[in-house]
Order: sequence, then C-alpha cells, then structure tokens
Amino acid sequence: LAPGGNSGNPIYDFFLGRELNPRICSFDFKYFCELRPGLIGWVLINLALLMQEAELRGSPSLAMWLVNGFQLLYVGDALWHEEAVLTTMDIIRDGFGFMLAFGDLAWVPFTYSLQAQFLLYHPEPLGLPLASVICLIKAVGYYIFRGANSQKNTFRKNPSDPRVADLETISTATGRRLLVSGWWGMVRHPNYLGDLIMALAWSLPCGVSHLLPYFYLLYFTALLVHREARDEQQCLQKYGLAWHAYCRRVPYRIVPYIY
Ligand SMILES: NC(=O)C1=CN([C@@H]2O[C@H](COP(=O)(O)OP(=O)(O)OC[C@H]3O[C@@H](n4cnc5c(N)ncnc54)[C@H](OP(=O)(O)O)[C@@H]3O)[C@@H](O)[C@H]2O)C=CC1
Ligand SMILES: CC(C)CCC[C@@H](C)[C@H]1CC=C2C3=C(CC[C@@]21C)[C@@]1(C)CC[C@H](O)C(C)(C)[C@@H]1CC3
Repeated sequence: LAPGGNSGNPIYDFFLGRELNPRICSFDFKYFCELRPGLIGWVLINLALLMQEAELRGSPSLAMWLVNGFQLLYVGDALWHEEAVLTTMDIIRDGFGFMLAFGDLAWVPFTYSLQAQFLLYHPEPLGLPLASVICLIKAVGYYIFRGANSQKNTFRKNPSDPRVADLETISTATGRRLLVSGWWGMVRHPNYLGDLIMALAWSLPCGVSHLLPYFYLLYFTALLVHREARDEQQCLQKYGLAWHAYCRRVPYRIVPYIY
C-alpha cells in the first residue's frame, strides 16, 4: 500500500491512491502511465494542431514551431532519461489513485497542449528577435533543469563519479549524503526552477493578450510549491538533523533570494 494514500480519509485516499504499484505480472500500470500514454499523447496532439494550422493558413507559424519544438524536447528528455522517474515521489510514495491516473492519462495531454490549441485559434505574429529571446529563455531553463536532475541522479548512482566527486556534501544518519554545492547548493530545488523557466518559454510565443496560454505556468507553480512542501516533509522525516543543516546552508527553496 502507498504510504501517503492510506490516511483513513476515503476522499484523500481515493485521490492519492491506496495501492502503490498495481501490476499484472511484470506490467506496472503506474510506471507505464507516468511516461508513455500521456506524454506521447501530448506530443501527438501538438503535432495534429501544427498540421491543422498548416492546412488552415498555408504553413505553421513560427510561434507554433517554437511551442511544438520546446515541448517535444521536454518529452524526449523525459523518455531519454526514463530511469530517473523511478526515484520521483510519484513512483516511490504516491499510490496510483485518481491524481496520477487522471493526471497522466487526461490532464497531461489535454491541458499541457493548451498553448498549441490557443495558437490555432489566436494566431500570434512573432518576429525573429523576440523568438531568439524566447529560445534563450528556454535554453537557460533546460540547462538548469537538466544540469540539476543529472547531477543528483549521477550522485545517487555513484557518489565517486568524477563529475560529482568534488562536490561538497553533508552526511546523514541513513548513510546517504546530501549535496550542498553545485546546483543543489544554489537552492533546494534547482530542477523546479529550471522547469518553471521552461514553462514561461512555452507560454511566451502566444503573446500576452490572453491569460489562457499562461495557465500551465500558474498551475505548475502551484503544483511545484505544494510538491516542494511534501518533499520537504519527507526529507525531514528521512534525514532529521542533517536536513535542518542543509536548510540552514541552502535557505532558499526554488528561487534564489526570493522563495
Ligand atoms: N511537468 C510536470 O508536470 C512535472 C514535472 N516535475 C519535474 O520532475 C522532476 C523530479 O521532481 P521530484 O520528483 O518532485 O523531485 P526531485 O527530483 O527534486 O527529488 C527530490 C528528492 O531528491 C533528493 N534530494 C533532495 N535534495 C538533495 C540534495 N541536496 N542532495 C541529494 N539529494 C537530494 C531527496 O531524495 P533522496 O534523498 O531519497 O534521494 C528528495 O526527496 C523535477 O525536475 C520536476 O520539475 C515534477 C512534477 C510535475
Ligand atoms: C490532476 C492534478 C491536478 C495534478 C496531476 C499531476 C500530474 C499531472 C503530474 C504529477 C507528477 C508528474 C510528472 C510528470 C508529468 C506530470 C505528472 C504526472 C513528468 C512525467 C513530466 C516529464 C518530466 O521530465 C518528469 C520528471 C519525468 C515528470 C515526472 C513527474
């Protein structure tokens, strides 16, 4: 049973999921749904919207190309680094309840493709200079997101790997160490920061005339703030005093000097 989804409150447990890894033989429903149908469905919906725009207006707009390219990179990255999902709280702690079943299969493909849906009905002229700035924002976000996630994954797999061996760490009572320099010495969730910067770059090609393309950015900020609080609680339970020491050393959660 999932540690989080067995609180005794039936509504909460239905949302978070009672069973941790529902399986038939070796087929793990949660692991499959987390990465395959929703993410691939999202890319296919985006592509269909791009093709429909080409049919309507002769060719896809630059804004549509950017949104498609950025989100394809995000999904490609998730599939390329597939094994990293095994250490996320969704796989380790959360059950396969309404949140993940609905989230993976319906929420991700249909709401994450909102920017492309918006562009089909509200074409947005985008010049090359602004497009270059947006690409730069995406590149910075991706650099932080990938750098932080890879640094932690490499360290968790092999702390003496030369790419992470020189980083400063704090020892914990569990025998595991926490990184306190590199990306993880900047804020306590540098990967969330990179992800949020990328989310901004996905919305900007749609202009600023409407709030709808910014829905993902707003929802994602709320999701990550809540997720960060849940992770913080779990880390405090796991690492106790060492976690307090890490928080003193790295006081900001997601955005340096702000939050
Ligand atoms: N697009 C989307 O809808 C979503 C995207 N994401 C993205 O998924 C990715 C994974 O996120 P998530 O699973 O929430 O969390 P993280 O990848 O940030 O993992 C948190 C875990 O990392 C370990 N950790 C924390 N601090 C340190 C440190 N200083 N040194 C070493 N290990 C540390 C702890 O686990 P332990 O010590 O046990 O290893 C902690 O529980 C992120 O990039 C996030 O942005 C997440 C949710 C939704
Ligand atoms: C329905 C609710 C309002 C919210 C549902 C939340 C889910 C949609 C997200 C919870 C964690 C997720 C992750 C990804 C997609 C969204 C959900 C399922 C992820 C697969 C996206 C790609 C990333 O690279 C990742 C790190 C693999 C993500 C893992 C967490």
